[in-house]
Amino acid sequence: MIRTTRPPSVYSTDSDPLTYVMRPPDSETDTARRARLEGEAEAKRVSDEIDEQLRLEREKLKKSKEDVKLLLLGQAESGKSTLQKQFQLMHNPASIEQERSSWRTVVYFNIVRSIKRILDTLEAYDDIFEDSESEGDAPGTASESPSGASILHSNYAGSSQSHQSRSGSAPPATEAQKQIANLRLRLGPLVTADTGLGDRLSGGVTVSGSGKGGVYVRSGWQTRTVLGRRHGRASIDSRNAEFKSGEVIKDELVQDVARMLDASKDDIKELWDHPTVRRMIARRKLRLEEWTEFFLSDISRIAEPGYVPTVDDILHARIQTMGVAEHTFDVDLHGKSVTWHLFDVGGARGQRHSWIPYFDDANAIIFVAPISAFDQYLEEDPRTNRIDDSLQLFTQICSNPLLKKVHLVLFLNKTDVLQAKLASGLRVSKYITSYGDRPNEYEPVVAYFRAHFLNVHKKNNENKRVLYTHLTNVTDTLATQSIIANVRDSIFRGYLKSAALV
Ligand SMILES: Nc1nc2c(ncn2[C@@H]2O[C@H](COP(=O)(O)OP(=O)(O)OP(=O)(O)O)[C@@H](O)[C@H]2O)c(=O)[nH]1
Ligand SMILES: [Mg+2]
Repeated sequence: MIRTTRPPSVYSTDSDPLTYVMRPPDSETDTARRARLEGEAEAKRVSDEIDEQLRLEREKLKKSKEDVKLLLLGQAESGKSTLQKQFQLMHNPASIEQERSSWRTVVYFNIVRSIKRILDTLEAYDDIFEDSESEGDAPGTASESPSGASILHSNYAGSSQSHQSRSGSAPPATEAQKQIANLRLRLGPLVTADTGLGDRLSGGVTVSGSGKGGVYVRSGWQTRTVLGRRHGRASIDSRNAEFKSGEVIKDELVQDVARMLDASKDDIKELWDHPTVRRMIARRKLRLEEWTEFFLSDISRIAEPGYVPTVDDILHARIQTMGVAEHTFDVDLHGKSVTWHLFDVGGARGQRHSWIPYFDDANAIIFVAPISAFDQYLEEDPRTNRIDDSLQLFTQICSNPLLKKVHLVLFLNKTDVLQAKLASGLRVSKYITSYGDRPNEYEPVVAYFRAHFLNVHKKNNENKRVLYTHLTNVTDTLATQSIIANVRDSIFRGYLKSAALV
């Protein structure tokens, strides 16, 4: 029997048998009763807190199931991170704005490395190059790529920077040689900053088996180059921008490079415009990446004291992604906010193993294939033509059982670079022998490559899924943003169907 004089427990009602069993002794003093009630109240508070935490966890799990998970896949240098920046620019422009100053180190690094590359190549030619020299990248044998499982018939051109062996004694130094030797001397201190800048960006981490000399950064690398950060993070939440604007890099090395760039901008211009360099570029003895041209031809602006990268500079800056970087955005869907997780992966061969854990619950993939790369070979395996590698990688993605239901989008990227290469007279059939005598023009070249990708998809499409294809230049903000809007809507349609919301 329950005595009505006893204060009720905070836990339950009088009729609860457990309460009855656990009732306090009849002889309970006032002090003991107060202590017991306080203890019970505290226990209830802790219990309620746990219940609330469990409820929030359940809600988070339920909500994360409703989130859209989009993977950006493709070989190194295909344009995945650049595409990610376009998503960021579209869905949270403020976060790009806040990262601007941290990109200065990358731009400086790109410039210093490009100058080093030019000077090293010139040196390999004793700083002299006559127009009569034969084209150096002519393939050795007109056979298939020696890498084995080739999809295209491609030629092996070997190292793009093949050293030209000179027979006999060196000719007397020409005026041009003297000019270049002087530039080399004056640009020496700037060039030596290459390693230091690379270390700043990578945090001293070097990656083996993923190409030679590449500088890789993990997600959140910007924190290393911006003052005022106490710790790094594994992912960047673009909804809550990470970086305080105005937190200018105070790194001494970066400041030194800024001063050296300002002092040597005329030398850099002279080197970039030098007839020997121009001739070597035209004759493809000196092959430079897209960003070299972009930054060196605008060196006066970038070398200005107080330079802060523009959005266009950020889109052209090059730094290799290590592992998988997650970026989060909130996107509005019929008035409801849906969280998008964008996974930007490292594309070099040594990085690809890190993609697999993300395949399980991915909703969509944008596969980025640079179709301008028909004359290029993998940095990590100079025997493999880059278009061939893209096709092989695309085959693996299309045929992967974990990805059977994933919404698949293909970006045939770097169309602007392809156009420029064809306009300069570069022949596709020289590198892709199966191209035969088709016209060396933009439309037929694109149609040829597109047909190969579509064929790979068709051969690996048991589920009859649609492949959405776009021709892109992801450094072109206006065009890319309209494509992103299109892709986003088609992903949403699939998402709504699978979530049974319509
Ligand atoms: N001109 C031009 N440049 C591009 C295009 N797409 C990417 N780039 C440039 O190519 C370089 C490499 O692009 P990233 O986005 O870093 O390549 P990625 O696929 O992320 O490479 P990894 O991180 O190594 O896997 C950058 O300098 C970009 O600015 C394009 O369509 N046109
Ligand atoms: Mg990247």
